[in-house]
Parts: sequence; C-alpha cells; structure tokens
Amino acid sequence: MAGVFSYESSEIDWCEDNYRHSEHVVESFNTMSSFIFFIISPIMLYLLHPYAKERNLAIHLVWVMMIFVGLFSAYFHMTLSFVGQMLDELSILWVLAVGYAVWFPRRLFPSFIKDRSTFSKLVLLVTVISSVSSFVKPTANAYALNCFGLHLLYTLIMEMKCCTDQKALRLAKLSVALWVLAISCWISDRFGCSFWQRINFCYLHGFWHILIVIAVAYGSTLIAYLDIPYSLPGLQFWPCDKWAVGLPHIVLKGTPKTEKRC
Ligand SMILES: CCCCCCCC/C=C\CCCCCCCC(=O)N[C@@H](CO)[C@H](O)/C=C/CCCCCCCCCCCCC
Ligand SMILES: [Ca+2]
Ligand SMILES: [Zn+2]
Repeated sequence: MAGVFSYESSEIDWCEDNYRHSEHVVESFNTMSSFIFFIISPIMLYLLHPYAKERNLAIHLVWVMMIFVGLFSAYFHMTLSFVGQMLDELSILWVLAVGYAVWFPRRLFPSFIKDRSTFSKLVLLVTVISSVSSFVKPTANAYALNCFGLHLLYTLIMEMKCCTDQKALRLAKLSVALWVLAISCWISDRFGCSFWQRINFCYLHGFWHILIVIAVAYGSTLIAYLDIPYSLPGLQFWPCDKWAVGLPHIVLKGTPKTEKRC
C-alpha cells in the first residue's frame, strides 16, 4: 500500500531529467510550472465574478478546482508517485465534469434530456464511472482526458460556426491557437523526448502547464461572453487593455436581455 505513495511508483516519467536540481523533487521545472495554476486561478475567480453573480455562483467551482489541479500536478511531478498521477488525472476529470455541467450548450443536450439538472446528473454518473475505470489502465487516462479536450474543442467550433461577433471570433481563435500550442508541447514531450534530450531542452511538459491554463482562461471567458444575457458586453484584457495582452474578461454593459450572444 505504501508503495503507491513512493517516489517514481507511477509508470509515467516525463522528459525532464529526474532529480536534476534537488534530491527531494523528481522534476523541478514541471513542479514549479504547476504553480501557474495558483496565480491564474484566483485572478480568473476575480475576473469572472460579475458574470458568475449574474448567472450562477457554481461557475466559480471550475476555477476553484483548477487550484487543486495545480496542487496535485505539483505533487505528481515532485514525486512521480502513482497516487500523485491519479490525483492529477482525477482532478482534471472532475474539473471537466463541472465545466460540462455548468456550460455545455442546452441545444446540444441528447434529445432524451430536458433540462440542465438532468444533464448534470448524467455528467455526474459518467464521471463516477470514469473515475472508477481510471484505475483499470492508468497509463491510458491522459489520452482519454485529451479526448474530452478534443470534444470540447469540437463543441466550441460548432458553436462559433454561426457566430458573427468579431470579438467572440477573435477570442475563439486565440483559445484554439493556445490549445494547439499546448497539446503540441504535451505530445512532443511524450513522444519526441530523445530529440529534446539531444538538444538538452526537456522543458516542454512545463510549457504545456503554462499554455493550457491560459487556454482554459481564454476559453472560459469566451463561454462566459457567449452566455451572458446582456446586449453590449465589453471584452477587455487584464492588466493592460491597451495592448490587448493578459487575461481576457467581460465587462457587463447595456441592458439585460434573454437571448444569447451567438
Ligand atoms: C463546455 C465545457 C466547458 C469546460 C470548461 C473547461 C474546464 C477546464 C478543463 C480542463 C483543465 C485542464 C487542466 C490541465 C492539466 C494540467 C496537469 C497536467 O499536466 N497533467 C498531466 C500530467 O502531469 C496529464 O498528463 C495531462 C493530461 C491531459 C489533460 C487534458 C485536459 C483537457 C484540456 C481541455 C482544455 C480545453 C481548453 C479550451 C480552449 C478552447
Ligand atoms: Ca523525468
Ligand atoms: Zn504535468
């Protein structure tokens, strides 16, 4: 039993050299880069607060849980233990589940589902079953999670197809570009390690952590922008709107309306 907590008990080992900077931390850069979750998540909780107050405070769960994703990710890379791997992967699965439950477009619900509460119960059931099955073949979990990521992307592209709002389209393109860059780093670290070791640059998994958290920040603001029932929501960048760099957020302006943006 103690074996599952022990260092390097996970079957996964990322490209970064082990114990390069400390005898207590297996992968230093991957561990340090997980701290980006602790920086971005509170900022996103703050930036999304006006929208969550308007819609549903449960929306905050996504970014609260992202703090735990960062915590478990840091623990996993620090130890490369089996428990660390499972905590890292299960926390991602549950944050995806909350995202689907609160944001998945109503018109894409399966036909036998009438309301969001029934849909959320279905998501809960699928997540519990997936959590149990994740112990059957732990090495396959990360690929299964990326499939959920792909489905999310497909849903987003379908939603944007009939959208003419230029601000929303720009944000969607940026989110997808960040996701493509992030997943390229993840795949390259997984399958191209010998090349990266030859040129002594084994940090791509750490870059994945940074890029994916920013992609989720852009993606969740886009969903909020499309979802908010206001006639003229503004889209600004924090901390500097003039340069259009930083984290995007919506500014509630205009009159409340019932219809969606796109
Ligand atoms: C309509 C639904 C809305 C859903 C909202 C989105 C909720 C956030 C979802 C995922 C959070 C991503 C967390 C990143 C994990 C970092 C930890 C990590 O690196 N773990 C690895 C091991 O260290 C592990 O191998 C990673 C496995 C792959 C995880 C794939 C997650 C899917 C990400 C989907 C992101 C969509 C971005 C949207 C932009 C268009
Ligand atoms: Ca390693
Ligand atoms: Zn990681």
